[in-house]
Amino acid sequence: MGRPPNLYSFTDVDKELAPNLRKYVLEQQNEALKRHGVFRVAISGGSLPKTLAKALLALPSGSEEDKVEFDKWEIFYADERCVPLTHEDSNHKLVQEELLNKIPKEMPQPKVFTVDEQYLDNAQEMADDYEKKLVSVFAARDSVKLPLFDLILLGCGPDGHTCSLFPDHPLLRETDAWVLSISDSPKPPPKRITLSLPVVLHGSKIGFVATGGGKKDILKKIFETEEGSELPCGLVNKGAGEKVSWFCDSAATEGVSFPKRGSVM
Ligand SMILES: O=C(O)[C@H](O)[C@@H](O)[C@H](O)[C@H](O)COP(=O)(O)O
Repeated sequence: MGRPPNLYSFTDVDKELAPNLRKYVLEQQNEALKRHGVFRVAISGGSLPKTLAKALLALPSGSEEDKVEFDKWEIFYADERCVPLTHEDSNHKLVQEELLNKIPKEMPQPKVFTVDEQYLDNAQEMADDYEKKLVSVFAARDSVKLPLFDLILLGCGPDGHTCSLFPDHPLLRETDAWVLSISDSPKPPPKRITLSLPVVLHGSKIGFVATGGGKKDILKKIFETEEGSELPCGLVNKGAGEKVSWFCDSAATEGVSFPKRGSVM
């Protein structure tokens, strides 16, 4: 068995978690740029974009490794809701408002891969179309079975879901498709698309961000019980091991005795 995931716990989100998340993301960025000159990252919705923005929009220290090279970023959505890109439920709108719109206009901008609004009425067609986008970006060069994201950034729901992969849902057993559709999401809105579990597990690195006391019961369950290891977040931990890092605050990890670390430095 490989090494277990990393669980980082910080007392303060702004002063500690965000700078450590920045260091982690930029390490993945710098390695990816060395490997292939582009940084391919998948991002979820929920509270993640706000925390990510705190990390990435902070003033740079001036050191070479601490530069966010947005012009070399290709941003994808780990999951997206089947709503217009301007709808308040859209993950893209959220990422735009929290992060993209705040990147100084004079800086070169990242390339963002959104879902195609022409498929709003058919989640399966939207998923197929998004998968085609991934194929055109990833497979053309690598001719791979699975797309290799340099980093996948995820949240953890109170029921242990991640992306739009929900506990006990048949989508968890999908092994072929890269992008799946769901029409009965227990978290509204019901119609969504999501990366599949094999795509998530294949990521070069997988980072979770989970903060606040509302996460403490589910984190304890995921890290410390058999039942929790079968929840979507637990399956990512089990399947991807040391490639996974959790960025949490102490409110979220209260009561979790799984080995914790205080800093990525
Ligand atoms: O679009 C979505 O619904 C998300 O991608 C979802 O997977 C989210 O990340 C979790 O529900 C955690 O959300 P919070 O961070 O808001 O708890």
